[in-house]
Amino acid sequence: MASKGPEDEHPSVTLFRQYLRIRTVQPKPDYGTNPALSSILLNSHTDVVPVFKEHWSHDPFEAFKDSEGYIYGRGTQDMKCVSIQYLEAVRRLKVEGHCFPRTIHMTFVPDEEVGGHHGMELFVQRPEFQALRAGFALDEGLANPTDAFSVFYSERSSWWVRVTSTGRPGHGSRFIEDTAAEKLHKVVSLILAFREKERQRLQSNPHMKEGAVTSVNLTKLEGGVAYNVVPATMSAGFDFRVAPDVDLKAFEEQLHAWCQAAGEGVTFEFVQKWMEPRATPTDDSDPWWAAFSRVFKDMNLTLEAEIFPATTDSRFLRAVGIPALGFSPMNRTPVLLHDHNEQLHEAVFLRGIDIYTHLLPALASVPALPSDS
Ligand SMILES: CSCC[C@H](NC=O)C(=O)O
Ligand SMILES: [Zn+2]
Ligand SMILES: [Zn+2]
Repeated sequence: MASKGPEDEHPSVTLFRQYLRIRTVQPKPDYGTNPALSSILLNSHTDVVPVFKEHWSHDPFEAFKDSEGYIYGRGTQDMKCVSIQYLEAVRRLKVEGHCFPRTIHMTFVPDEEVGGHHGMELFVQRPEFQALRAGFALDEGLANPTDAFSVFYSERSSWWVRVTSTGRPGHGSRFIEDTAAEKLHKVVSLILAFREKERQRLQSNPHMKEGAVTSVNLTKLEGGVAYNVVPATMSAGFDFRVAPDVDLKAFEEQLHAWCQAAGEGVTFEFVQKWMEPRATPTDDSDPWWAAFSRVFKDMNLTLEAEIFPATTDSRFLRAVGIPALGFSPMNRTPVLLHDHNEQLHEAVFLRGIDIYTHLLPALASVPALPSDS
């Protein structure tokens, strides 16, 4: 009987036939790589952030595709697109019978959206991770609304800070001196003035990207027991994202100074504190960057190298000495991660697979480096 066309073939048969095409013929089977060289790690996280379903035009977990090809869903940008693009690019390269000097590993990790403390932070310390012998990693980036693609070589450090103010309590009808609220207000004003200064610094320089300045937002206010009771304690929570060129020790001193300026009994504690900012080289003398950026030149695509404004699992990889670039191949796409109606056009998604199909051979063929021995 004649073979059926691929469209009505059972997917298991298609998979079997793809496997048959890989030339694993002894004595030189094509599953061989050069295991002496460090590997390429393709990382993605599997968790996504919560949704406010009532603000979505389609069910965020239905993966609805509209008539123009826009796919709606939580994770379309952050970062289920990348997980599937890695798999599809590797599948395509395998079907075409390619093999490269360096091994390619893919990791699909949990917990990134809540800090990676039970995910990548632990994993990089495990013998199973060390056994991967990763020499270079790709992880998530952000969409870019223009024609260009963004790539991230560093990140800002997350500092989540709780400022607690203590003062004199009493009846809500009185002019009480030295209240917790007055002093908290002072700290909040000082920190928001700093925020405004950084905002202006970013706004006044059209060449500057968000990740290059320090941001802060007041994200929590806690305290109070009753409308007519002046509370003895009040607190404010801040989400700082500290730019990688900031002296972290000096910045911590600044936090002390702000609290001190507000008066007696004002202290702070860290809820989240990253102290190891790193940058992956982006000069053409670096072999990983040279291989990565060459692909974009060859494909005639524009690349914009930036500092990631938030945090990703890349920071744990960089901190253990693995150069990592954050890259999610989405140009002409608004940045919608964590937003309502997160979406990605299917053409952009498919183009991303093409890009990885060029990137992976380039990265997995970087010749032996001093760090490989
Ligand atoms: C510092 S842990 C928080 C991690 C989180 N990552 C993605 O959004 C972020 O807020 O950047
Ligand atoms: Zn993410
Ligand atoms: Zn996220």
